Amino acid sequence: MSQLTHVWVFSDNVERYAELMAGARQWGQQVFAIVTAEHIAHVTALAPNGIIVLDSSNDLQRIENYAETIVSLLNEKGNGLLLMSATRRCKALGVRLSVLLNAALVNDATSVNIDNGTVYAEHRMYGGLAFGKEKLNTPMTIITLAPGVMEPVVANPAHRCPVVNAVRVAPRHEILCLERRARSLSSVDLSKAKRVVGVGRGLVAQDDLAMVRELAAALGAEVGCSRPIAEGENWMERERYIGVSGVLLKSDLYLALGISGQIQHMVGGNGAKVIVAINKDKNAPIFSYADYGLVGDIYKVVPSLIAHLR
Ligand SMILES: Cc1cc2nc3c(=O)[nH]c(=O)nc-3n(C[C@H](O)[C@H](O)[C@H](O)COP(=O)(O)OP(=O)(O)OC[C@H]3O[C@@H](n4cnc5c(N)ncnc54)[C@H](O)[C@@H]3O)c2cc1C
Repeated sequence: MSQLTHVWVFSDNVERYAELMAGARQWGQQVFAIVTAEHIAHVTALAPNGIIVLDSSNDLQRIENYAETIVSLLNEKGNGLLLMSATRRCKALGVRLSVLLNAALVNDATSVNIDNGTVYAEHRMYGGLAFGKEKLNTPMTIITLAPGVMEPVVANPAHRCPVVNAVRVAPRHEILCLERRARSLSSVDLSKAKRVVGVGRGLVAQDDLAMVRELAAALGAEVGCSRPIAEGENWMERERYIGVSGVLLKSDLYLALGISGQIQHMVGGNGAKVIVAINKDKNAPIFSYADYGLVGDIYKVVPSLIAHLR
């Protein structure tokens, strides 16, 4: 049997439901989406067999608090797979659910396979140096799916399906959000960008990002970076770093500027159809991944490229 009878999907990020639904339809005969009320319309169009609505009337509610409610929902149907997006909050929820349901859990799955009713999942290990394949040996299984693994399903606004409200079960240990502050940073989803210009520690100063942004604008590309630029220097938002612990690209073009090409970065960059690297060190590992490589100083090459593209 290459499909399970029941697959449930849940995400705190509504944008991820389309990818989850693609996987759920492949791996399950009946797909039920668990959603908060504000996501009903969006998720209905992705054509699940049914929608189960969580009580989201309290703004201070964190999704971890839905664990007991979700457990009572899943226990009604018995065995199956709960597929969630690999966001920080879904992973935190997944841990609670795994304990409460005695369910095997794999985080950041890069592929899922059902063989004779048993669920197998692959995920990256050792910072992306290896893949681990896990057999999930419990009747109920939980997987958080890495972004970009599945091609999102196309929405069908005409789809209709039963919508029921979940009976709320009070959490044993409640987490309440005491304050929310808007981010001043722009939010970007590099996994959906067609072209990406990435910059690494070859950049000397934050102000020099201006020339990288100018080049990206000329190419119609989004700007990404290596992890140290986002997490060490804090020159760019964390959403913009590419790699095993960041974004996995699926772009047509990835132009990497002053990036050495360590495996942890290239796990994210490798998904691009064409990789172009500019690095002043001819032995930089990135050249072994690049389709086109240019040994040169980004401070000379980038202004020249901008001038040519204008
Ligand atoms: C568990 C774990 C997870 C990690 N996850 C990630 C991840 O998701 N993403 C990620 O990016 N990293 C990740 N890292 C870090 C990763 O191992 C590397 O340290 C990082 O990617 C290096 O970033 P970099 O290439 O910008 O810097 P460096 O390695 O310092 O490379 C800078 C490059 O710039 C070149 N250069 C310098 N000046 C110029 C110039 N003027 N013109 C042209 N080239 C120039 C140099 O030759 C060099 O190749 C992770 C590490 C660990 C241990």
